[in-house]
Amino acid sequence: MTAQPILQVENLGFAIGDHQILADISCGFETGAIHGLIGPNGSGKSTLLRNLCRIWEPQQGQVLIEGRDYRRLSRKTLSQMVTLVQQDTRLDFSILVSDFVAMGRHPHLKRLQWLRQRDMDIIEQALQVTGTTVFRNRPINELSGGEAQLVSLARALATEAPIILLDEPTSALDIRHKLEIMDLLTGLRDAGKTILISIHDLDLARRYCDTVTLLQQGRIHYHGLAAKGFAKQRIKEVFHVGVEEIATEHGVSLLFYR
Ligand SMILES: Nc1ncnc2c1ncn2[C@@H]1O[C@H](COP(=O)(O)OP(=O)(O)OP(=O)(O)O)[C@@H](O)[C@H]1O
Repeated sequence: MTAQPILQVENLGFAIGDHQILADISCGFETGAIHGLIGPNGSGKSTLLRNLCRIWEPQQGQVLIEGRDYRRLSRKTLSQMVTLVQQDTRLDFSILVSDFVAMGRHPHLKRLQWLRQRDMDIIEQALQVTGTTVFRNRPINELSGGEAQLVSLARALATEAPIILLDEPTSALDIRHKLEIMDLLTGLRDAGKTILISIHDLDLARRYCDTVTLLQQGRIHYHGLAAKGFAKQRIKEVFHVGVEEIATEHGVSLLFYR
């Protein structure tokens, strides 16, 4: 990990109407790591991710990408730098999977420019690594929730953005696909990508994330190394459940109880 975070959040505050959803968010995300974003329902994880890619803009504070305020970057440049895999992958319109994944190349094309051979190779690669090549000629609306999640990840990979934000990308996946996605993210991390993933499965997060940011009612409760973030007392304070750690041959697993 490098000293200068590729993604830095300074005193971020965000409200919708008079509902203050995020307040005093300050944290940095270093390159080449998987950063977990954890917190109870409604704690602000999706809202923060949306603020980090400028779908929504904070009213207070700023977001710096490679040290530059992201408001100073063009939308095109920002889309080349940051991509978001949204939680809800359903679309209001029908589009073929291959065309949907190809949308990931738009930030790299000029207006009305056709896909080049290099773009098509990248799309092919994104379909392959996510195991979604078999769906390429199907309308995305006809896929299951889990299949659509994988296709959304393929679109994100096609952007080649160095920062990948994922909003609960494993929520609709069966356990085998969950592990495959987390292994895929590990490979991307090892290749130098910065990954910020909101995730409810604390056990999976404990196993795969390098750092963790714990949100509670729109504020940061903890931001730092994952091992400390999953301390029993901390989980109890944030989620109001007890937790035990058990050592397995694959590392530490968490066991929850009320
Ligand atoms: N479009 C919106 N309009 C008004 N309030 C919203 C909107 N989106 C989110 N909120 C509110 O912001 C708060 C945080 O929501 P958010 O979806 O960011 O939480 P989350 O941590 O991602 O939750 P979950 O784990 O359930 O997905 C909630 O109180 C929610 O009701």
